[in-house]
Amino acid sequence: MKRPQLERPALLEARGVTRLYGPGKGCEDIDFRLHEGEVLGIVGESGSGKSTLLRTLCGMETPDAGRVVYHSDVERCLDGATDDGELDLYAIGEARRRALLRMEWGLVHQNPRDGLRLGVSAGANIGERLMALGDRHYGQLRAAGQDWMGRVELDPGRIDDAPRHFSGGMQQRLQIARTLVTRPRLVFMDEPTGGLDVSVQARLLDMLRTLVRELGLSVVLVTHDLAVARLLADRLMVMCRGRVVEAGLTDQILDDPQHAYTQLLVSSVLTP
Ligand SMILES: Nc1ncnc2c1ncn2[C@@H]1O[C@H](COP(=O)(O)OP(=O)(O)OP(=O)(O)O)[C@@H](O)[C@H]1O
Repeated sequence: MKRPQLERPALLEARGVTRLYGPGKGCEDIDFRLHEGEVLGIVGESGSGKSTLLRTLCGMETPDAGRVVYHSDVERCLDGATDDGELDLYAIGEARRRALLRMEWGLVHQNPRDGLRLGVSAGANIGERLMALGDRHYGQLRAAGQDWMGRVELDPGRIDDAPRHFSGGMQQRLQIARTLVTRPRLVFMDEPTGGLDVSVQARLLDMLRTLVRELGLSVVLVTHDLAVARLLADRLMVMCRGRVVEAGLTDQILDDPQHAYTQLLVSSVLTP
């Protein structure tokens, strides 16, 4: 029997998620709900557990305790989901988790080399994700490749070039195109502008913000950069030694931080 919908269902939920490598190393007892169309930023200094949490949320690292629950699209609903599409990420098998990543999710790595095949053409990098969903029409795949190169401000005339000949910023744009071409319902981003020159970062960030708004993306974003969080995230979770010390609306947290650690984090950014 379906439950009455008293509130908008969450797209992704963490319930007591814990993955620890040692005391304070990893993430501990994390709870949150991400709704459709929301960008949740996970911030904190290096080593606070952001990437561990992200890996646990996207099926790459089994938690020691707790559950990650995803509300699957009932249209494309995968085996293992309940009637209303609820999937317990680590109760389904590895094959189904992979299918989820292919069909409903997208992942943007900090290093584009982790998300691209550098030796095959830019067009093939984009088309490949569509082919994995069953698209076989060469003309359509190529048209989608050109369209997406344009959307991420890459020259579509370079569709046959291999990304190994692209700059770091261009590779990151291509990785974003490859991820978004399948219109994922949920996107995980790990420091998407990290490791790039400041001016390249600014342009990329601007483009990402436009895409997030235009496509109404639901995103879990890990960043240590509060300026990135300010521009992209609707809500923030602040992590310190594996735990969430403060959570709330982005502007509230950055303009009026309550926890001493958040105050330090914010002031260290604001103080030149
Ligand atoms: N596979 C692992 N084995 C052992 N310890 C690990 C492993 N992965 C992470 N850690 C440790 O867990 C802690 C949290 O690391 P994590 O990478 O999640 O932090 P982070 O906030 O993402 O930091 P950064 O921004 O530097 O990537 C660190 O102390 C790290 O050394």
